[in-house]
Formats: sequence, structure tokens, C-alpha cells
Amino acid sequence: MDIKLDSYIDVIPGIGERKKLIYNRLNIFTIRDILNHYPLRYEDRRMFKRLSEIRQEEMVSIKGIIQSFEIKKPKQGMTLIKVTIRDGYDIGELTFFNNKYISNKLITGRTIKAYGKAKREFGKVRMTSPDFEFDSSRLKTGCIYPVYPLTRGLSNDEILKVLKLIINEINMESLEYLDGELREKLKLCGLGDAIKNIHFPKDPILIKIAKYRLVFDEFFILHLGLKVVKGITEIEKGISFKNQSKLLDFIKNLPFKLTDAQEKVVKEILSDMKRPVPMQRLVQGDVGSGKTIVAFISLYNSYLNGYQGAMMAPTEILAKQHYESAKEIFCELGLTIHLLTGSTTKKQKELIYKSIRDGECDILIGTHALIEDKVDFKNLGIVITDEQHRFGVRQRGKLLGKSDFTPDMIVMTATPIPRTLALIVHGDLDISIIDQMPSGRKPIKTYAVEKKKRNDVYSFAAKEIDKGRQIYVVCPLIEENEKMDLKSAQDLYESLKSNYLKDYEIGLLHGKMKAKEKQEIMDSFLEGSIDVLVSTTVIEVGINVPNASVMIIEDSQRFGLSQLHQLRGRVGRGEYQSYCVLVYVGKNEVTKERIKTMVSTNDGFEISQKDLILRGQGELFGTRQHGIPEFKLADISKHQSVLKLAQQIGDEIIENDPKLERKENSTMKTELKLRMTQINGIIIN
Ligand SMILES: Nc1ncnc2c1ncn2[C@@H]1O[C@H](COP(=O)(O)OP(=O)(O)OP(=O)(O)O)[C@@H](O)[C@H]1O
Repeated sequence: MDIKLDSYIDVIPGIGERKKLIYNRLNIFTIRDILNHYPLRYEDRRMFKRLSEIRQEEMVSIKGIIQSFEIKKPKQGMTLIKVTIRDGYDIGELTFFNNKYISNKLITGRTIKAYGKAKREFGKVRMTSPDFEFDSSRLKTGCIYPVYPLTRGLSNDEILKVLKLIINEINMESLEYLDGELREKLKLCGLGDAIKNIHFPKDPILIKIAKYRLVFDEFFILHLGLKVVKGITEIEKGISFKNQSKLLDFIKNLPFKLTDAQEKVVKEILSDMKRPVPMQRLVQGDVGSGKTIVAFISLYNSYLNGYQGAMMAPTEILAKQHYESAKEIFCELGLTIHLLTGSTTKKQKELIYKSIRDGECDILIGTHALIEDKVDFKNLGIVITDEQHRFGVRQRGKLLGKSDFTPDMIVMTATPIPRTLALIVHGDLDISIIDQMPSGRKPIKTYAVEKKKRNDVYSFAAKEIDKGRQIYVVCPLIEENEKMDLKSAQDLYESLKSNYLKDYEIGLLHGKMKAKEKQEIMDSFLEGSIDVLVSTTVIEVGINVPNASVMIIEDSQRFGLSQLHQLRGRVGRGEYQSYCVLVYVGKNEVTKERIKTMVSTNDGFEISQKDLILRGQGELFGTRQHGIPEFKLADISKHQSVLKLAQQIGDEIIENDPKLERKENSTMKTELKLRMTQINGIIIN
């Protein structure tokens, strides 16, 4: 049998077309994938107990000699097999239903081993439908038994058998890509041993050792990969935006003075833009910290140097908002700015494409319509995008078009995350942080109110509206069910209209609405003709209505901390004292802890750290985050010290050999190439 790591799994005897598709459902395509399909948990089946020593209801391995067996058919379609076994002087009984396999294998005098829940009845030990095997086999009994994530049509035992076969056939030592000295220094076991022991551990301590190596690997490969990508970008030809003199006047004439944090980040960006190397920078800032103006300054710098700029937003509403603000800021400066989204008419689109191609358009703002093939810039200098739409190398190529130069790139994120995490998520970028709010902002006051007291909440809201303010109400989020989300939004809307807030103008916004309808509602809210905006969570990150001063979140216990913080960030964006009211039911520990955190701090970094601890990485990043690999074993909330170590070692290697060109790093590079292609958009040449 010729099994290679990258062979498809149907090289394994017994895996045909049908089985292959079942494996594919678990994302298992190749031999490597199945080796990386790790157990969810283990059962300690090592000890065989004498029948005489077994306790009632104990989960245990036993073995005995088959004394006799009978096969009955108590009713149509059912076969009952009873096997009597003997262990010394003691007798046990194993019962199986409809088990064709065993019925063909039973021979009196043969040793049978079983694992299952033992019952003592009438002086006998009985087991019903236990796992079993014969003679010297040790796959299911007398071992530490791994339990795998499964799918319909695939059993744990099938996976075990396949793994056993692969591990016997493949030279496991050939999996290693780290040199022995480094491994020794870091006290890491060999990769082959780690894989062997994660599947077939002889001892629980070996599972720990294996996991440590595999967790290290997941972090290390990702970190190294991101660094290599960064290294590749740095050798591409970039644009040097040297002419920055007029920019100072522009900054001076802004309607407000930049905060120190904004100034610091602008400086970092401008110094990057001056270098003839493509900028790859992440700007992290808490909600409302004023990232947009930083983006505009960068776009203007590109314009002053004769280049076009593009800014991409995650939704049409946000794209339009940026477009309106850009027009306001740049209106007297004679720039041509266009908005390109899915709702732009065909005719308008054609005109915009032409204007981009001819170089007449100075700044293009839009949604991902911006990276369609037809968008062909004459001389694109800078691209500003958000974390969800950050480009992989491939998409960047698309934007590059015919230019010989790689444009500068800024990625904006409103999800502030601790630095260690930022490095693993955005390790290929340089990081700038806006950690200060514009002056004059009053911290948002946050209150938690039990649902039964919501009357008070809405009478408070009415008072705020009477003062001239506006209100957001976010409805309960009902997971994975848009229909029910919609219903709950409509119900809430009706009840506010007919009851709590009947004297005011109320608008409803939900995910099922067409982009145009959504925009109309948002425009009315922005203009102030709507007092209350009831919405599902489509109040996306980034909406800016400074007159809105109250955010009411219904059933807030259903939201994660970071999401609550984002929602809260929709208020407190102007001069008015703002409030966030968390309406909740239930008092479980996580709810209490979340409320406590929200009430006690407005700091997004602190909140995301807490969220990570409360919910684990998967939840924090959710599906919203694009480009983050799913770790199999690693968990940044639990394994922070391994993460730091992996980052440190990765950095040391890259410092000495930025593109991994040295001979001693060639195996590592091959491994990296193989693994990084699995991560969105990252291809290492
Ligand atoms: N230095 C400043 N002084 C006063 N106001 C400012 C300053 N910088 C920005 N602003 C204003 O603060 C508000 C929020 O800014 P912006 O929309 O850029 O926030 P953001 O960082 O993008 O927030 P979010 O992540 O929530 O989208 C805007 O109305 C903006 O005009």
C-alpha cells in the first residue's frame, strides 16, 4: 500500500466513494486530515477487572473465555445473542442485539474482551451491547480509548482502525519539521510521536505532552506564516507618498482637534506611507474613538501625491455613511468621490467604472462591489478596509490591477482585542491603537434592569426624547432563526407603538429589508424624523448618529460582551450624556458577570479580554471574523503562555531568515506552505 500524507483517504482499503463522502463531511479529505482529526475525549479502559471485583454500574473492561452462546430471534427483525463467559470461577453474560459481526466470530474457548457498563444480577456480571474484541487485540479494551467527533455513517471504531493502519504504514518520523535542538530546548516531543499519542496514548501523561506539541504547532505555524506573508509584502514595490506638506493644513482645518491617540496613529501611518514599501497596518480603536477621520487623512495624503484611494465598508449603510462624511470633509477641496455598492444602478456603475479607469475619481467608497473585476483603477495608492473584509494576498492582487506598485493598505477594526490576540489574528500587519476618546465625551452610563421593570425603562426613554434625543432599541436575538428574529422585532415595534412610546415616531429595521428600505429608515433616523429606532442586530458596527443618547438592549443576556459593547458604542458619540440599558431575565453566573463588566467599564480592550475568558475564543471571534483559522486544539484563552512562546520562537526564526530560504529551514517552509493554504487567502510561494 502506498500511503502518503497527502494521498486522498480512498487509498485506504475499504474506503470507497460513499465512505469518502462521509469522511468529507468531517472535513477529512487526505491522510493528513484524518491524522489531524483529534479525539474529543478519552475513556480510560486500561484496567481489566476480575468479574468478582466489579461494582454495580461500573464502566469497566473485562475478559473471559467463551463458555457458550445462544442466538435467538425473539421477534421478526431482531436477533438476540447471549454469550456466557468465564473468568476463573466467575461467570458473566454479554448480550448483543442484531450484531451480525459477532455472531460469525463466536467460538467456544476463545477469549473475548469487552468494555461497557456492568450490572450485577443474580450473582452474575452482565453487560448489554458492550464494545468487544477478541484475543490479543487492544484497540477497544485494555487501552485508553479515544472518542472522536463523528458524523452519521461513520463509527468511532472505523476511524480507529483507519488511524491504526495509517500510523503503522507511514514513517511517522518524517512528519517532523522542527530541528531536534530547538525541540529539545522547548521541551517539545516529536510531531510523529505527538500524533501517535494523541490517537493511541498508552498513558494520560502522553496525551498532555502530545497536546502541548500540537497546540504549539498550531500557533507557531500560523504566526510564522503571517510573518512570512508580511515579509513577502515588504519586498514588493510600494509607493512613496513624499508630498505631505499640504496635509498639515488639512488637519488644522478639521472641525475638531485630533486626540493625542489619533495624532500618534496618523504619524505612524504617514511615516509608513513615506516608505517605498507597501504599508500593511491595522488600526484598532474602541467604538467611537474616531477611526474614520484617520482613514480620511490617509486617503487625502494619497490624493495629494496624485493617487486614487479606496475605502471599503462591510455594509451599504456604513458605506453610505462614510461617503456622506467624506463629501462633507472634502467638499471644499475639489475631490471627486464616488459611492459604489450593490444598489448602485447599472448606469451609474458604468459611469463610475469609467471615472475610476480614467483617474478622474479620487476616492471610491463602497462595499465589496469595490473588488469586482470591472473596477479598474488608473493609479490606486491606498486601500482602506475593515477586518471582516481584509484581503488575502490573492484579492490584493486583484486590486493591484496593472500597476507595478502595491498600494498601501489599512485595516480598520472596531473590535479591540488584547495585543497577543491581535498578533495571532493580524500577525501580518503592523498595529496602531487609538486608545483615547475625543474630548468632551461623557462616559456612557450603563444600567441593568430586570425585564419585569421595563416600564420604567421606556418612561425614562420618553423623557430623553422629550429633551430632543433619539433612542435605539435592540430586540432579543434569537439564534439562527431569522424568521423568529423578525417576529420578535415586529412584536416589540407594535408594543412600543401601541403602548410604551405611542406618542413618538418609531422606525423598524431588520435583516429581511431591502438595502434601499434600510437606507431610508437610517436616513430618517439620522435626520431626526424618527425618534426611536427598533432594530434587530442589523444596527451594524459603525453607525454614527451623535444625537442618539439611549441604547436599550432587550434580553441582553442573549448577547456576548463584545457585542453588547459594540451596540452600546452606538450612543455616546456626541456631546450628550448617554445611557445604555441592559434589560435582562435570568440570573445565571455568566449573565451576572457580563452585566457586572458592562456596568463597571467602558473600555473595549478590557471587555474583550473578559469576553475571551467568559466565552472562549470561538465565541469571541464567532463566524463574523473572517480569516481566522479554526484551531483544533489550541485555545487562545487557555493557552496564552504557549502562544507567547510560539510567537517568540517564530519571530526569532524570521529575524534570521525572513523568507525561510536557508537550507536548515526548508522542511519548515514546506510544512508552512502546506498548512497555510488552508487559511483563507494566504498562499506562500
Ligand atoms: N478628535 C475628535 N474630536 C471630536 N470629535 C471627534 C474626533 N474624532 C472623531 N470625532 C467624532 O466622533 C464620532 C465618532 O467617530 P467615528 O465614527 O470615526 O468613530 P469610530 O472609531 O469609527 O467608531 P466605530 O468603531 O463605532 O465605528 C464622529 O462623529 C466623529 O466626527
